[in-house]
Amino acid sequence: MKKMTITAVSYLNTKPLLYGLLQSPIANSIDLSLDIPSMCAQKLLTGEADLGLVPVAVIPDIPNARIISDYCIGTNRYVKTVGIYADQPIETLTDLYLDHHSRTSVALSKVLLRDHWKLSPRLLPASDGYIDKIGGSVGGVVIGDRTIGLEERFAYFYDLGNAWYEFKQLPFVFAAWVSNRKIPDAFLQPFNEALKTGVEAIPQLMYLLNTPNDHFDLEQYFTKNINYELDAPKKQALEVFLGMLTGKPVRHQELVGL
Ligand SMILES: C=C(O[C@@H]1C=C(C(=O)O)C=C[C@H]1O)C(=O)O
Repeated sequence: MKKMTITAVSYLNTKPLLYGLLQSPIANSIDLSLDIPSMCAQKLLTGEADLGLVPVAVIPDIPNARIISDYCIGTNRYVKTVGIYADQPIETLTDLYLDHHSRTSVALSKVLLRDHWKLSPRLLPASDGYIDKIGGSVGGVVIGDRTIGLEERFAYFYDLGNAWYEFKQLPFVFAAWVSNRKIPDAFLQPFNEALKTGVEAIPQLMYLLNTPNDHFDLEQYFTKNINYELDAPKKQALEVFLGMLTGKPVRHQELVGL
């Protein structure tokens, strides 16, 4: 049987999901690659991957995209690893770099700037090394593992999970498992089961993974900051967010193809 080609986010927060997948009965039926989120989206769009953990902001751009799992990369409020970093308060920023790894957080930043903070700094495209250009009146959106330790480097950090919560009183979904083709139920069922097993194995994972630095509490990150269940409040958040991006109502039922 042809293997299922899967692209998943290469960051720390995906490890519990990967741990479950790699130990599951379907592990040998998977051809896995780890990529930065913007590349995960690209691989699904071009057909290089059959399914992927992709930034939710790209779902409206991928024809026939469907969410195929009850697990995601989400947060109930403080995500910790997605934010705006700056030397000065956000109100005083003239320019803001937008992380090229990201699709969702870039879109979320634009929504929050326009409708929550009501600010309009100049938005700059980022490339490798851009974090070193943050300073003075120039801020930057940064996501993923590159954020670890940045709180000590910059005076201001605006957690985008928390900013969205203050704006909408909802949790948030950054990435979801998406496919744009028919995946057999015989694969999907054990796939979902594997993700569940991985999330339940977080206490054991603590024995296998290094804590990135002394100030980073990995277990708290996996259990309090990141929230993996695509539950009803997160589905509602997804409807609201994608509705704001597309300018028309989005129903979760349509996203899962029911
Ligand atoms: C929570 C995070 O969310 C990530 C943010 C993404 C985006 O902004 O497009 C995509 C995938 C997620 O893994 C993180 O980067 O730490």
